[in-house]
Amino acid sequence: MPSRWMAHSSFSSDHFIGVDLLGVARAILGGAKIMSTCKNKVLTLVFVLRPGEVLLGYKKRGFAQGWWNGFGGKVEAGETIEEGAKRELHEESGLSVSNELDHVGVLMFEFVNDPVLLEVHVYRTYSYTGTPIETEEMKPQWFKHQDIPYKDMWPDDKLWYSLMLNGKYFNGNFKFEGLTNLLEYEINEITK
Ligand SMILES: Nc1[nH]c(=O)nc2c1ncn2[C@H]1C[C@H](O)[C@@H](COP(=O)(O)OP(=O)(O)OP(=O)(O)O)O1
Repeated sequence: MPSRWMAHSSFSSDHFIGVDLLGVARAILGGAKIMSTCKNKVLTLVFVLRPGEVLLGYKKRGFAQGWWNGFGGKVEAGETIEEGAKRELHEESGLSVSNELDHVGVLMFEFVNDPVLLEVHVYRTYSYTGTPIETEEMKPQWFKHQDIPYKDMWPDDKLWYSLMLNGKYFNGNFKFEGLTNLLEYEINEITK
């Protein structure tokens, strides 16, 4: 059954660090029906797993071009966050998921001098059909956990991937200056 999670967007950049993201994430992971107020840009990030390995995509164009990441993008009007996650996964990797994705985290990204916050919903799954294919946007490749190329990824990834890979639930706040300078952050593991 599709999840009814919708974007939670009540954060303001004035209260970025210290906002009760922990409570929000607990509510979301607990299945609360939180509706968007459309202040944040809501994005998805999906990790497809097989034992000891994770599928990443090399971003060929657009935002964060040249870096490896999970699959995802903007949630479109009229779809739940999970529906958006599955759609982006399929568009970018060719893989399909019919079961529910495991929603493991919510990450908030603030950029200096940019009023828009990115609200990234992180999912993982071991259950998929199809074979990864290269698309216009991403070139997929399986990585053993110890070989994940953190130097060619978002600077925050090395801080929370181990939680995601180990099936923990977490949330995080990150403040960037540009795309490469991570000024401050907090990450919380949460109990479901
Ligand atoms: N700091 C960060 N660390 C990270 O690991 N992933 C991040 C990130 N900031 C954004 N992302 C992810 C979320 C999402 O999966 C992706 C951005 O999506 P896209 O580049 O696809 O965005 P677009 O605005 O181009 O969306 P679409 O046009 O819908 O594909 O990057």
